[in-house]
Amino acid sequence: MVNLADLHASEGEDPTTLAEQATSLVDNGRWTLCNDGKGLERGFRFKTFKAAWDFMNTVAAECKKQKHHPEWTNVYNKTHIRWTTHNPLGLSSKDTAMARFCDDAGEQGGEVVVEGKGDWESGVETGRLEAGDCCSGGGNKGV
Ligand SMILES: C[C@H](O)[C@H](O)[C@H]1CNC2=NC(N)=NC(=O)C2=N1
Repeated sequence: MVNLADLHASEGEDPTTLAEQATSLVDNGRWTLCNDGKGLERGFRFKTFKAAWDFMNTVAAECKKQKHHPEWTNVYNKTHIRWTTHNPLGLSSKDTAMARFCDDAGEQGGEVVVEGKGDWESGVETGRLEAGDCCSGGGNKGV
């Protein structure tokens, strides 16, 4: 459950509603609340680079519609997405709506589900991998 106290809601949002939406994404899904409470993040894994890229294109088209944009990275067949609102700073209902959209797009785009949360480590953010590891070694652990 996402506690109100851990959530940094964007100004103008109803924190209670937002906490409910975030709780649903975290408890019934694969999202985690960022440590600063201002964002939701999760990784997506696909069979191929093309599938990952197609997924990103689908999300990008929705971003254009919603005028809301992700912080994301891609390494080979994986995409890591963080939804946070830059202005006003914090988590907003746009973020929770886009997170939901990504869940659906991932499912429809052939997402490869790996059990457990937080196992997506491309090395882009952790810096633990070396060049090439994304497709040969640790980056695909568990697939
Ligand atoms: C004018 C335009 O709607 C804003 O600049 C949008 C664009 N996309 C955005 N995306 C995100 N994630 N946060 C924002 O505050 C934001 N602002």
